[in-house]
Amino acid sequence: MKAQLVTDIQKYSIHDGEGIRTTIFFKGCPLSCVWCHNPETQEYRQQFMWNQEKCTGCGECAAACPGGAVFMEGPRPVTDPEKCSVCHTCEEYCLQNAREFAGREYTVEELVREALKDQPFYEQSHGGVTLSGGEVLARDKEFLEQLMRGLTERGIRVNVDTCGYVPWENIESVIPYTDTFLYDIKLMDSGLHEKMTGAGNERILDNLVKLSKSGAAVWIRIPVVGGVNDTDRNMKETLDFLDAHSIGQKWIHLLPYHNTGSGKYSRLGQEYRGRDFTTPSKERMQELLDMCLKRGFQARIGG
Ligand SMILES: C[S@@+](CC[C@H](N)C(=O)[O-])C[C@H]1O[C@@H](n2cnc3c(N)ncnc32)[C@H](O)[C@@H]1O
Ligand code: SF4
Ligand code: SF4
Ligand code: SF4
Repeated sequence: MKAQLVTDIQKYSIHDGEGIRTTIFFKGCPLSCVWCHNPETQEYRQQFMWNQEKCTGCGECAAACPGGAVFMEGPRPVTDPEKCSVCHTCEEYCLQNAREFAGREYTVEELVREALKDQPFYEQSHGGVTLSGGEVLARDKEFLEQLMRGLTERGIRVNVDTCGYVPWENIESVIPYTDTFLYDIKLMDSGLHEKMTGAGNERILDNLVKLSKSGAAVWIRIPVVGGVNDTDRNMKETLDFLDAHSIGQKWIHLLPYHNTGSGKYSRLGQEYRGRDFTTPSKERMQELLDMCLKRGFQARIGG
């Protein structure tokens, strides 16, 4: 079975479900949210990242590249992705660590082995492993089932962090192995959802209703982005929807927008389109939280 690309394995994570967790970030996502703090996870292939601040312009990468994919424009190394065979030679030659490729292939066995290292912490804290990304449910189904079976058979509880924009079968097939789904509702206005994420929200909401009917444990996550979805109207429509379908009675998590991922866009050679977004104030987050609580939901600010 084909190994899958992972950008990061984050240990001691406490924001992706109960207890201490290991969060695995898979590469590839069907959406492209303008505010996404993990842009390096969006494409399904390895992606080159160059850190201008670390680069001294020494030219070692251009000299070492066997395929002639790097040339110098003055002190600036320019990399041609069409010519690059991702051989990693330039990474080794760059003494400043200014060059890297997002995404490394992992087999099921490697991921299970990595996750098992922290099993005592999971047991003490009622934690486990969270599969995130990118969009983990857009990955190879067989790989995912084997990984989740491998973890659950060893007593590790697995959470799935998803945007829900995948075929229903991809969600259905992991229900037996999933402790809790962390399920995003980003925006209720489908037109604005499409503008901000690249797709409308119909499939996401349909899948959420099906998931809830299946009896699976679901925590709702809402990234609250100032200037986009921090309105009373969006919150009311979200709560109306959840109420109408009896979803998310356990938890709603409001995640205040942050721009800590913005530097990664420039390292990927991409423009950060979220410059006008703001982090909602504490008072505004509290108002939105109060709306959830008044409607009888359990809710909190943060993951
Ligand atoms: C990177 S996503 C990966 C999982 C899945 N693709 C999703 O969107 O739910 C993990 C969580 O981070 C949130 N998130 C992404 N960018 C964010 C930002 N700039 N500020 C706050 N939360 C953000 C998402 O809304 C989601 O709840
Ligand atoms: S080897 Fe590293 S520091 Fe030197 S030019 Fe290339 S990227 Fe910059
Ligand atoms: S990864 Fe290999 S082919 Fe690509 S730029 Fe670096 S040295 Fe050249
Ligand atoms: S769905 Fe998640 S990973 Fe994909 S772009 Fe949006 S926030 Fe990022």
